[in-house]
Amino acid sequence: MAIALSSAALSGKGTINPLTRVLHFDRNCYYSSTPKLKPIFSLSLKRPRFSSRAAATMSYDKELAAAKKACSLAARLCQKVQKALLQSDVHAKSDKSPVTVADYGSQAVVSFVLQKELSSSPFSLVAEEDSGDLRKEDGQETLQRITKLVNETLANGGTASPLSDQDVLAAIDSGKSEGGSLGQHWVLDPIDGTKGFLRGDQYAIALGLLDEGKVVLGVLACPNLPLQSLACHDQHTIQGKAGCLFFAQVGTGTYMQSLDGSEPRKVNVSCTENPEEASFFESYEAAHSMHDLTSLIAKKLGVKAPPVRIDSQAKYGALSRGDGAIYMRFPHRGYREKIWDHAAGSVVVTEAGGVVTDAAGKPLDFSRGRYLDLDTGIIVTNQKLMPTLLNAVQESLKEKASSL
Ligand SMILES: Nc1ncnc2c1ncn2[C@@H]1O[C@H](COP(=O)(O)O)[C@@H](OP(=O)(O)O)[C@H]1O
Ligand SMILES: [Mg+2]
Ligand SMILES: [Mg+2]
Ligand SMILES: [Mg+2]
Repeated sequence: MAIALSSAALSGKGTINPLTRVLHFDRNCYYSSTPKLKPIFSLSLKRPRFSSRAAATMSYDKELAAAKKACSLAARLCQKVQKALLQSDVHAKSDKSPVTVADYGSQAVVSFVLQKELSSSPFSLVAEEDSGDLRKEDGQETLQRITKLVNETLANGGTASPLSDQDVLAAIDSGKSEGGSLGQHWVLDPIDGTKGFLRGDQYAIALGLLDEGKVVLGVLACPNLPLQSLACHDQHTIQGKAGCLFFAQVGTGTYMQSLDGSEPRKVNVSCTENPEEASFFESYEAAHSMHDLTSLIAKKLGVKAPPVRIDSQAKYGALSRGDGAIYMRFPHRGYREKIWDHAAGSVVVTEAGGVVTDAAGKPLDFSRGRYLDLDTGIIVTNQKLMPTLLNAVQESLKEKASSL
């Protein structure tokens, strides 16, 4: 019901920035879309060794079902908060509290649902938020708001076990894991694209699962992403229903369904080989990625279409269904990418036939803790276009360096 209300709000006149309906883009990662034939097992979970694709791909079904449930519920919570935020007279950017409430609330819901649904397994979560500020004296009112929101969301989702403030703090803080290359770790960005969320634009609830350092499943809930393709549509005028849930499990492909529960359909990245026909996604925020550099690369490639700029890992989702063919992300010097900004998106794209690498062409390594250590930037496209893109990226980086 919360989703229905929120969808109505999104299509209602004047309640939301029209940009919401369409987009901007963001986020990358790597991965081979080839199913892993090497044994998949977890020391911590004593997962049995599998030697066939079928066995390997069957093994995360339970985790995937729990992840989809958790992200769908968290999306309802975020939609409720964004609706209230956009309907209020408060200038979005000057009032940070709604976003804080939604970030924490989403993290608590995902953490709680995963632990409840997978209660027989050890639980490790690497997540963006922690409860430090909520434990301070001036955080008490916010904490109470979050607890209320979390309990309403869980009750609407059929999970009737009211949580106390302390339960909510504990659920948030279970996201303190350091991840790593051993065993299984969930990786969560409870709201990716916070700036987009505040603007009424794109954001995503992004949840991945690492097993032995590899992303083996990913779920992206994108409440404001239109179900219709962004390709060939002016992003500011696209009409129709919004709210997409992308999910991928290693070796089984990527699927998309509506957030309110339509039949999933398999999606694939664009198969274009001609860069002139390709369109590319990048961050809406110039502070998150160097737009001058991506423009140079696009020019070198001969890309004719202007960049599609949207917030969050919704970029990975849109790319996985072929809305555009390329995603480039070049943070400014000194920025360290976090694993939760790319884990879910990377597997969603690679399972749809795409490739995600750093600017040196190396796969992203999610096994080294909370950060990704990578060369310069992240690039994403289909397998045929990748060599051409990589060339253009490396030439452009050299030109940029020599002009400094
Ligand atoms: N200076 C910077 N350079 C690159 N990424 C940054 C950044 N500052 C913040 N980010 C990350 O960019 C993410 C949003 O990406 P995008 O630009 O694709 O929407 C943010 O996620 P959160 O919104 O979860 O904090 C944050 O982790
Ligand atoms: Mg993020
Ligand atoms: Mg976030
Ligand atoms: Mg953040």
